[in-house]
Amino acid sequence: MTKQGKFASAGTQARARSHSAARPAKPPSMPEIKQAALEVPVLDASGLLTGLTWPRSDFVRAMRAACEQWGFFQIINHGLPDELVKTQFSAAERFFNLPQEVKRACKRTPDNAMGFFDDELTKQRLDLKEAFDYGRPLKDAVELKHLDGINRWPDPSLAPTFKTQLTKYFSAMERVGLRLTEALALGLDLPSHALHPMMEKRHSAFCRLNFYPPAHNTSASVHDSNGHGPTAGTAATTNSVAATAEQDNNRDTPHANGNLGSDSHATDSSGSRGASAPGRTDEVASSRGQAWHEAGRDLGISPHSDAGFLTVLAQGPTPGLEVWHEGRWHLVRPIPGAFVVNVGDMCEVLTNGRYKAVLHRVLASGPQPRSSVAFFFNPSYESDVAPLQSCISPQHPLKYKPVSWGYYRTERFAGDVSDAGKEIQLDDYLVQN
Ligand SMILES: O=C(O)CCC(=O)C(=O)O
Ligand SMILES: [Fe+2]
Repeated sequence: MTKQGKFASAGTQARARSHSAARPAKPPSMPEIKQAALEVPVLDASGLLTGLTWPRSDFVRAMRAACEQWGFFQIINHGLPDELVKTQFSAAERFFNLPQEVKRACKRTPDNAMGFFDDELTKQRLDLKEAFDYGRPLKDAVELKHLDGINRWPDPSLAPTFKTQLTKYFSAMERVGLRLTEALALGLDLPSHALHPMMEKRHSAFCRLNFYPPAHNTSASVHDSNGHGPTAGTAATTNSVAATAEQDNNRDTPHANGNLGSDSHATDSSGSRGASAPGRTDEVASSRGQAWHEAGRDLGISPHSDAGFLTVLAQGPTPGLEVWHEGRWHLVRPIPGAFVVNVGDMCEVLTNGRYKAVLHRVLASGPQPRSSVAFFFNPSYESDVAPLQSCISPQHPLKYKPVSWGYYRTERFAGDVSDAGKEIQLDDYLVQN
């Protein structure tokens, strides 16, 4: 059996176990088995936060297989209290419902990446979303000068618990990110702490709240009181997103370099940017969403890979996230309480392409708003990320030149805020270039 084959079968076994753990009541029917085979792997991460020692070898193996085959997986039973995630979504909902001028008062700028924004470009195309970025609580003057700038918070008299809640979530996610990194190291046959120098104390993680407005103005009362999104119409939304995904599978096929074919330069950053009058998010964002849709934009985020190391994402109940795998888009099914984890560009470089930073996108064409919270677990800015010796062999020759993470992040952010031509990407670091 090849090495690849061995990992694959270990992953499949662990996956099968985790699926049966998630649905103990009845054996899977044929359609469920077919569905499971087609979807992003779901891994049982029991003990991730509470276990005293690694390895939980079945999880480590399943994670390795998922990183090699999909670059994406979901974790369930990870041990992070559900309440913490729910409170984060409620805080996000309250923030996005603030008047536009309150949000704009903490808007990010080209020299400071932290804060609110509604004008992100992904692959030179305007994303149909609002977002808020924040980083680790700053401890001293040196860190105040970090490359991503400093945190900006909304007026505390208008959002009294926002900073406290978000900081609490961030600390919890640092632990999740580090434990996943330890599992990843073990999966590469390294000691569990091998990646700590670049990922532990001086990591440059940041967290992003995403809000995707509904396509049509039907959002009047779609949020439930815990801020966890729609209380009605989710099934309809699921169907409409799934249908869109199906239609789209024959369209918008990404090129190997990660850009959309004919759409890759479809940038119109003026249309709706900065045009909205102050008001409540559900009204303003919904009408803006409608304008975007009428202009033919139905992507919350264009196809991209994440620049950093690992992303750990909580998605609300409205579907929309899709992953490019084996020639088509696959919807990442929202599972209550699960985190979606994906490999970023720096992890792909570290593993010499063995783990894939795959393209993903967000459809925003349904009648329901969508929310998600992404934790981007990134290396220290001074890291030069280079392929591990153990990932280089005659069968897998050196693929990437070393990447200075600080430089890569700075360039990627510059491309997020203005269209200066093609964004920096991994292909620029291919040894054969
Ligand atoms: O909202 C989502 O589900 C995904 C967001 C995402 O891909 C990103 O923020 O990079
Ligand atoms: Fe992403």
